[in-house]
Amino acid sequence: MGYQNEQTIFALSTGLGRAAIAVMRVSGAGSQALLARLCGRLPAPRRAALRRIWANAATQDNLLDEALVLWFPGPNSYTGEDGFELHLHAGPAIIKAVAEALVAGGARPAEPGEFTRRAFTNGRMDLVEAEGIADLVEAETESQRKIALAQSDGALSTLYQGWAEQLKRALAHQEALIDFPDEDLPPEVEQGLLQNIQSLITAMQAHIQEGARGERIRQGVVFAIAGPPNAGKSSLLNWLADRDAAIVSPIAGTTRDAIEVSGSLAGVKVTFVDTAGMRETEDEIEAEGVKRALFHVKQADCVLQMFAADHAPESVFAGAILIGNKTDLGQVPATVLNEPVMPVSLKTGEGLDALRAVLERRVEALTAQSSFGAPLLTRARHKAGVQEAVACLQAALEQEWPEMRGEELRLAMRALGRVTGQVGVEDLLDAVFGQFCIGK
Ligand SMILES: Nc1nc2c(ncn2[C@@H]2O[C@H](COP(=O)(O)OP(=O)(O)OP(=O)(O)O)[C@@H](O)[C@H]2O)c(=O)[nH]1
Ligand SMILES: [K+]
Ligand SMILES: [Mg+2]
Repeated sequence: MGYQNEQTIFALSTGLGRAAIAVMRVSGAGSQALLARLCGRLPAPRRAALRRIWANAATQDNLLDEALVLWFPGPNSYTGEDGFELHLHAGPAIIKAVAEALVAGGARPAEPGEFTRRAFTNGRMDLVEAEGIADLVEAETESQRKIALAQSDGALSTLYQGWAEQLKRALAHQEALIDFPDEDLPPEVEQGLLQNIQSLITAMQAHIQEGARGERIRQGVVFAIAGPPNAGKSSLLNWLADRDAAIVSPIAGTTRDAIEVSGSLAGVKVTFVDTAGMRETEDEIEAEGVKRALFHVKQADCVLQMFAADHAPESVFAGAILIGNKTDLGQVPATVLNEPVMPVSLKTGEGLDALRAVLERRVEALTAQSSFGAPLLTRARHKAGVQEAVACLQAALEQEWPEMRGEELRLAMRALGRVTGQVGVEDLLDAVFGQFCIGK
């Protein structure tokens, strides 16, 4: 049975701004009475019906709108509680008047993510699925949409629950070893147990390693554009952004603050960071810019290392894509320190299509799904939980005492349980659901 929160909440679930329809969403114990108060007779569950919406239908006082009404009795609703939706005409005055009628009927405005939080509380989804829904609402690119949909649909949760199941079985074996220490349990039992723990560790470590790809898909692949002053870094940023995002000038040291532009490449969200030209400088502000440039080079998933024509760099950043600019002014070397160079001219456009293709391939390589197609972790929170589980399992393998090993297995289960929200997550919930938009 669904648990009904005494506080009935409401929120506009569609965006503000000009639109034809606005969906007002309501959930909580008072939903049925509130819907009756606004429109009189309730429609059949989950069937859209056209109704007049009144401030108070009983007295037919103050007609607010005529709207499609959907009645969702719990527990088979999004939140697990009784709830309803009003598909209103989207005029701001209508929305305001209906909100006032809802408050007069005893409801209150929802907090960000409160509907989904109630769905979690009622066991309609676990924490990982709830995060998937938050990501789905935010998704801007194809790859973000796909990874969020798989996660909200339970693919990642199934993986974590499967591990928790295996740990439970390992724990049962462990307890058998404790309960019957001197009995004739064949030695294979203990060996099998240790092997199971080891293979779980291997699977979890692979998941953590692969996880960088999932985090990149969710947050975007970050390219830092770096190189000496006047290489044409800001010119490149503007071409990638297709607008004048950064100031371009013949004065060396033009760019100081890092300038970020986001877009999509190969269906993946990408962010390009233009940085200050790197050189020794007496200018305090420029020096700060150079410091920031180095920071972004370190943080980036890939560095676009630029230089102008024959000013080839003396060192190459690890994994960087080398770009030799200004081919209109002179020859660009084919390689620098054995690394291939992309020859381009931001002025004439030469080589830019080829450069875009190289960037797309790099994005694909940085986000490609694992060969075995397992769901990817998408958040530092998941990573921390799985890392903790791995640490406990490694400790379990090192324990001589069976009782101590059992305790480590239990701690590993707990760590996974915190990821999916099965155990002790009260302290986490505000952080998780606070990231949602209101009305979800
Ligand atoms: N001839 C020629 N000039 C270019 C080319 N690309 C950029 N420039 C010019 O080079 C100068 C410097 O370009 P920027 O894009 O400001 O260079 P930057 O690397 O951002 O420079 P800083 O911000 O000072 O580090 C500008 O005058 C550009 O117009 C090119 O391919 N050919
Ligand atoms: K410049
Ligand atoms: Mg610049």
